[in-house]
Amino acid sequence: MAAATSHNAIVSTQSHRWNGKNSRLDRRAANVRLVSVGSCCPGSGKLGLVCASGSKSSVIDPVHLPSNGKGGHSPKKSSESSLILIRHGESMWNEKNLFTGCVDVPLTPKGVEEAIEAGKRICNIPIDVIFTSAMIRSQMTAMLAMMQHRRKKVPIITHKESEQAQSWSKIYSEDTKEQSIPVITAWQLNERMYGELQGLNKQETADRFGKEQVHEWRRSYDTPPPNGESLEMCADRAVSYFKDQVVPHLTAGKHVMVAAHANSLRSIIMHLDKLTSQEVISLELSTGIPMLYIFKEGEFIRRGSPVGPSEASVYAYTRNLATYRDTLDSMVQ
Ligand SMILES: O=C(O)[C@@H](CO)OP(=O)(O)O
Repeated sequence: MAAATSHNAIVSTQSHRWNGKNSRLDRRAANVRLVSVGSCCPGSGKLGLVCASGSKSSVIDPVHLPSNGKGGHSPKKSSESSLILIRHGESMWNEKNLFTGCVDVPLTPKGVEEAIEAGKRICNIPIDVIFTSAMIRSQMTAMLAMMQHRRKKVPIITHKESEQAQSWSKIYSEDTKEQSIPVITAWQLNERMYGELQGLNKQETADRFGKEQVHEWRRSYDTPPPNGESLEMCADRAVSYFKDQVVPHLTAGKHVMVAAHANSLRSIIMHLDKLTSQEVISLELSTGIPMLYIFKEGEFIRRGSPVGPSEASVYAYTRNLATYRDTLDSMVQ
């Protein structure tokens, strides 16, 4: 079996890259103004920043958050938006160690817990639109995570599969729409199709075909499993979709969450972090760990993973994210 490195492996892949050939990104990351906060969720780490109503091009919630009454200052607008990527929580076939691919399997109770924990980690990050794959495990994860969000907007799946579906799911109140977050589902974000490995036990497959062969099927960039998709083939649809459908929202100043799968997200992260086909081999994503990027001036700046509410370590917010969080703090007072 492939060495199952943790999410931290991403960090080491990434920091190696940032310290190396992509020094331009290094400087960009260093230029982002950091505001340290002690923990993530309600009531913690007030930063004393004044909030006001937002705008579509700012990290402040674009749906007119009320003023906190501390004065009439407006935050400086910036063209910064946040992108959260999250792999679904543990599925019932992850638990059984079966190749899953495009088989539509739900979360386990542990996966549900992971999604809720992920939601706590991102409960202070603005989210205007959510993309999920067409599969239940990513949709469950997105919905469970959003139940924890402090803004308490309601994530609503948009149904555009037919005119009737579109008209029957219409909302007839602008106020209610304002308090909703559209959830767009797309098959292009589905897990890589694992072909004839789907449903097979990973350990038994390694015993039968050899560890190296199975590792190549699972982690190489361009070797597809028998009658399945390689990562390259998966990237063709997932990264194209990301560029065509997700990036325009970020460019418009919207804050986006993408809930998807190990390999569809590996291909997107490969694109965002400009990883080579060699580097992507060691990129492993744990279930239910959200990853944050800031999109600014056309560049993606990796911010790592927000800490959970009970973790003591310090997480660096951008100034705009800290302002948004401060606004949420003021709303619950
Ligand atoms: O079975 C799968 O679909 C994937 C993700 O769980 O497995 P792997 O780690 O082999 O890419």
